[in-house]
Amino acid sequence: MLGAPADSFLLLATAAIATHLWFKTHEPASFAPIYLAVLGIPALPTFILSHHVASPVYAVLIAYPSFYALVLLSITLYRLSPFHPLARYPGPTIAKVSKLWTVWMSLDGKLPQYYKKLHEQYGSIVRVGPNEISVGDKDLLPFIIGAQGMPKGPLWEGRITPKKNPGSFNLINTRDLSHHAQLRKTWNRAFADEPLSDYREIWIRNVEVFMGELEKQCAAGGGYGVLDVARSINLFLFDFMGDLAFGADFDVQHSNDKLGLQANMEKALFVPALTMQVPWSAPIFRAFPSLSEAMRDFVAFAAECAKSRASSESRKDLFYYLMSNTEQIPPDAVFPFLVSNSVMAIVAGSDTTASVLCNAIYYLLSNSNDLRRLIAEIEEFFPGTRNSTVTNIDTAKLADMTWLNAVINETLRLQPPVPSSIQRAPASGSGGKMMGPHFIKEGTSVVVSTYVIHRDPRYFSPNPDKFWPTRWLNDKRANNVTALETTAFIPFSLGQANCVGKRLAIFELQYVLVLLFSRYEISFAPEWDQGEWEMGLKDRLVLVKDRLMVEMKVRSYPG
Ligand code: HEM
Repeated sequence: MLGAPADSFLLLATAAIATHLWFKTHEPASFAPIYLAVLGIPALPTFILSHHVASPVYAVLIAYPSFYALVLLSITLYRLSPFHPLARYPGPTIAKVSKLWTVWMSLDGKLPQYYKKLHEQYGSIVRVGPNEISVGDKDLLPFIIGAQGMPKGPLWEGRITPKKNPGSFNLINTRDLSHHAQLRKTWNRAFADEPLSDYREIWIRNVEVFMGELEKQCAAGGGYGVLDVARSINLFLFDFMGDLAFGADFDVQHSNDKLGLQANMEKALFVPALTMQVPWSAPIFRAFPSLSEAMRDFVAFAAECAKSRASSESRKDLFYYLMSNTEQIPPDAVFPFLVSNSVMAIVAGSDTTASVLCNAIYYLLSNSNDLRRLIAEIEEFFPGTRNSTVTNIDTAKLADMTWLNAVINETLRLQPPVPSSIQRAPASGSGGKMMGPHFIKEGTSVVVSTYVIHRDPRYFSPNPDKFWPTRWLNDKRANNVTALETTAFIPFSLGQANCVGKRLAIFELQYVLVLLFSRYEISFAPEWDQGEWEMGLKDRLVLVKDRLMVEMKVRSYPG
């Protein structure tokens, strides 16, 4: 007879620990070794056990579940042990054991709020996953996202749902620092002064459609329009980014998104927003094509637009500038590269700016004094927009509008559209990286939540949770501002991978706020519950928004 039953259990336990250590060291990226390990390793102990139980089936039923339970126990004990590289950082026990907890906490789209609570309870550095810490200390930012920062973290592996092809890399999902720096040069050229001024024509065309749509809605209501302005803004910026990216006429404004393009984008990002927390799960989801259907449809549609753009006459859009700078890309990867980057630009550039605009409108309508002050400033700077249909305003003045810019900063501070997913990790093969006095071992990662940092009373006081644009004005002492740490204000991130569209985004925000509030009297729709808005904001890679119901009336000026 082969060994005693106790021997097979001892063998099972040893195999479980060895399996855990092997996975920990090698982190297999393909499924073959995983299948082999989870099915093959318990075979020997099962064989031995089969000599001590009534039938081999019983042996399988006992040994395999015991093996899996022992692997899980081994992982759990290690993650909670003092030998784990992140052992010294506090955090909830369940988060230290499994990242699935974060997936659970992300389901309702309120991860930033959860991280904030954790930081209030545990301090500046919190362990939010078995191998991840969240950092809320502004002095550590330079070592994470600043000039001495780290490459993008593993969450980017989990965001890529459709199977990768040679050209499907884009600026935002490129983790390797030197590869990213090369691509970034192309993008920096596409957002330099000359291209930005070339994009203006595209901008004005889309602003005109947006204003026309609003006018139509007001006219239909006899001068008053009651509408979901969040939807109008989402559609407008989606149209604009499609036009900017590759001259696509998405036409979602006129057609009220008949093809569901904008809606598909939100849908498409739901799964990646969860899988990015557990990158190993992305290949599993890829095995169910229906889960990435929305993204595939959108990419296919974008590829068609890109094809017709490539064969049309040249116009100076983002496609043009990206296409003019593809020297380092292998020729057969150029087209997929252009599609991937253009799609990414639409996702990165439309929802972010739309979210800030909607939040700014919401906060202004909730704070009538702040709104009155903005209208007065617009009247001072743009008297020509009175009673007019001007859409082409003098943008040189925008930077000098102190209150407008304070409103924008305050909105970006309170509701940053990328609130919880700036993640970095030491480069592969580096062994680790110093983050100030902390050593971050390779295999662990660091997340920076802009939502947490922007509401930290050490950096923004008084009333860090309150909309108070006054904090951004120059005269801090007269305004009783006790803390305003601009180095903790990072809505566009920092360093080499900061937002390349920052200047365009700020321009869009300034422009639309000036136009909207000079042209319209806007208030919350009477029947609508304002409390819905903040509750309805969900962090799902894009900031998903509910309705923002307003009443709009064309403004009439005396005289
Ligand atoms: C208010 C609006 C916007 C905000 C708050 C915002 C915020 C951000 C943030 C925080 C990042 C860095 C993510 C990270 O470090 O992991 C980022 C990256 C990026 N953003 Fe924006 N963004 C905005 C608008 C735009 C626009 C209009 C575009 C135009 C295409 C754009 C394109 C990009 C791109 C391409 C990246 C990747 C940069 C890189 O990896 O080098 N964004 N954005």
